[in-house]
Amino acid sequence: MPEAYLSIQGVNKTFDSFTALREINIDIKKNEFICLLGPSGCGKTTLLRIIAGLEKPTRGRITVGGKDITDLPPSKRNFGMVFQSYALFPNLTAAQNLAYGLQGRKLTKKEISDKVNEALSLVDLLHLKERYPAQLSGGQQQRVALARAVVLSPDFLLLDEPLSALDAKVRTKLREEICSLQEKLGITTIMVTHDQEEALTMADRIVVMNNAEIMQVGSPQQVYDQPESPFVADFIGSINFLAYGPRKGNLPLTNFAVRPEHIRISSSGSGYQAVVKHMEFRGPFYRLILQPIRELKDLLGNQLLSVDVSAQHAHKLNLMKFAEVSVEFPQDRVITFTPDDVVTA
Ligand SMILES: Nc1ncnc2c1ncn2[C@@H]1O[C@H](COP(=O)(O)OP(=O)(O)OP(=O)(O)O)[C@@H](O)[C@H]1O
Repeated sequence: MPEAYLSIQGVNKTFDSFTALREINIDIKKNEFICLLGPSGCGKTTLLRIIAGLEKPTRGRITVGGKDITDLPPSKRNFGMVFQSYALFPNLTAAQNLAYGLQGRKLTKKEISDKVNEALSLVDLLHLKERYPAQLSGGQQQRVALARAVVLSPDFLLLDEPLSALDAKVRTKLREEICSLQEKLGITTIMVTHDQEEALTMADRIVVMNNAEIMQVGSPQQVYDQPESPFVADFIGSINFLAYGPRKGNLPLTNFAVRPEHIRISSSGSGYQAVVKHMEFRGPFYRLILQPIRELKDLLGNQLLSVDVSAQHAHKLNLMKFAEVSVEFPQDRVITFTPDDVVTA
């Protein structure tokens, strides 16, 4: 394992008596893209602000390349930052917004202009460099903000919900653009988001947080397929929590959970039976809500199951409301938690 580039060690933060962060430890590799993911109020922004030096930790330290930066002011930490609200100067053009931060850096006018043009080209906005923020769309303004964050050749990039204010289509496009910019520049990046899809699609590793603590750190596949707690399983994607019951067939003894797309259904089979209570069309797939009957009802009681089936499969099975279906839980897709972790609905 390569040595951590950016290291967050035992960071705690309290505001008066309120604990915003508790024992945060994260080792981030050079060029890595990390997403801090969690519900509102879990401490993501506070952690990002501590990394930026905008907030002081109550305890713990931050190192970059082995150097302790915990007591350095923000101006002495070499990072670029992008906020949800773009935060561009409204009275400066796109190019001037970028040039502003370069002015204290002992560069010639030509060097500044070259750097500005280069950064604006990276986000494909060179042709709009003379526009003022008000003359740019939300997505374009955020690209200017990104260019402004990277024009200073920072050691790392901090992004605080940079896509939240944008509409769905622009958001998806900018996701790709941020990732390709990050790859091209090879810049260590930490992004705060509460959007699980954003984290899954963009991050090398996701840090899942809740209530001031880290719940799990792992690749998108790890946190999705091997969640270590019901919280992580539930926060990332949809999941069926199925309460305790006696062992039957291939269902495990302990409490278990299974994602809707991993439950298999067929029109007739020897497995458990359920009735389609509700069918929701979601474009490429249907989300079915199933009511267990007979043996499955003995096992699960009245808990409903969410199951995703491709539109093609649904048509093949001629699925409709009140249809009886056979349900299978592939063993390798069943997630079990230790009893302490289990929350029952
Ligand atoms: N300066 C402050 N003084 C007191 N409490 C604060 C301060 N800053 C943050 N908090 C509290 O710390 C907790 C974590 O806040 P933070 O902004 O880090 O959460 P977050 O996970 O980024 O949430 P969101 O997604 O809503 O921005 C919240 O309960 C917040 O009210």
